[in-house]
Amino acid sequence: MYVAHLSLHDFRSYASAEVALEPGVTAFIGRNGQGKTNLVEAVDYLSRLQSHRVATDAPLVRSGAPQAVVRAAVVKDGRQAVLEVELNPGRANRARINRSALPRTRDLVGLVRTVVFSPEDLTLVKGDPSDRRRFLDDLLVLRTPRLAGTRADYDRVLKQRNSLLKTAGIARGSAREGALATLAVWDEQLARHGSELLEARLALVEDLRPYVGKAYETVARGASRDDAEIEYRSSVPVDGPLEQAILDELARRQKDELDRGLSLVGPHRDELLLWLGHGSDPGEERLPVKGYASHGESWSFALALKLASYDLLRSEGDDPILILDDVFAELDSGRREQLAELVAGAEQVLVTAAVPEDVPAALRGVRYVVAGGAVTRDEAGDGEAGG
Ligand SMILES: Nc1ncnc2c1ncn2[C@@H]1O[C@H](COP(=O)(O)OP(=O)(O)OP(=O)(O)O)[C@@H](O)[C@H]1O
Repeated sequence: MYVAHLSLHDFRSYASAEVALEPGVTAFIGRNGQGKTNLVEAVDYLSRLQSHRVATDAPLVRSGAPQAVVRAAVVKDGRQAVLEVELNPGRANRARINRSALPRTRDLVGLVRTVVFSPEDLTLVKGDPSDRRRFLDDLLVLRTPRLAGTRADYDRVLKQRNSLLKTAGIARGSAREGALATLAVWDEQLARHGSELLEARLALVEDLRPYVGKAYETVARGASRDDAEIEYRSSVPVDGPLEQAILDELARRQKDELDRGLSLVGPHRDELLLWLGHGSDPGEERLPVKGYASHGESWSFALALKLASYDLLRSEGDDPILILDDVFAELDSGRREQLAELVAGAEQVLVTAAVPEDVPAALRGVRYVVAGGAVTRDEAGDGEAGG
């Protein structure tokens, strides 16, 4: 899959931008704050209808403008379709394919698949459990787009249930009884959507595991594939029917939940554990990455998680679009060349960098200079804007 043309209207810093793209490598070069990331963010937004940088749509709309439009001509198996999304902060977004409106904006999710490498990836290893849950759920949705609905339903139920727990916790007498009866309805919904999400996450971690080991072996010199392990730790037992397991645990912890006014059971409390393994010596104890890994090992693990996502998606469908956003400046030269070689064969790679020298030789391709709101093809390939 590749994007053949990208059009932006009032997206981020761009009043308007038209960029012709090709399969293979395209690098966007420009000084800080010129709008390089904004371009690749637009492509990434189309894949999940979410940015990898912000949680809401408002910052994606050009300051002062009422709405933004991202349009891309996407080629898959030799056939082209024009995908479009209109971002309307505070109101419903709209999506179109070949100019026909889709009944639900969500139906656009997963038609473009991207894997983004960015300096923020380090939070996958060093950040909170919620960063790793988001990583899993973003990948789930690209793998199985209908799960975007399950994820949204689960978040909605969780929010409502939390607010009910707060009220029920302080209510007395018949008000409390009424709140508890309503709580039972939310428990069922939480268990239904939660078990679907949990089942999909468990399957994903199982499928991702071998790819993580292999990717870590490639990016961390001298490491073996047994050095990096991932493990899903659930807040409920996962060896039986999951919906019932969530209901049972909710019943067991109801007093706790009412005292704290918070949902304490369900996939929003689960963890993706990252382990530095025992390598070739099974007798050696494994260590959690967070708190124990060196800076280099942490980077290698983060890269391995992203590379593994790419390999998994690729094994199940066509090549996702790879986005390498400002990532080379963060890496030492050995790792830089290694990553470049690993991704050089992908169907489409979009790279951003401040200076041309940051783009490894293995990723020679088309270059654009991004400066002062203009995106100009650089025919000379020297990082200076050409004609
Ligand atoms: N909603 C918005 N409206 C107007 N301008 C915006 C909006 N969002 C971001 N910008 C501007 O876009 C610019 C940032 O662009 P971008 O993140 O693409 O930079 P970059 O070229 O990738 O830089 P760096 O190399 O520092 O990462 C900033 O100048 C910022 O003020």
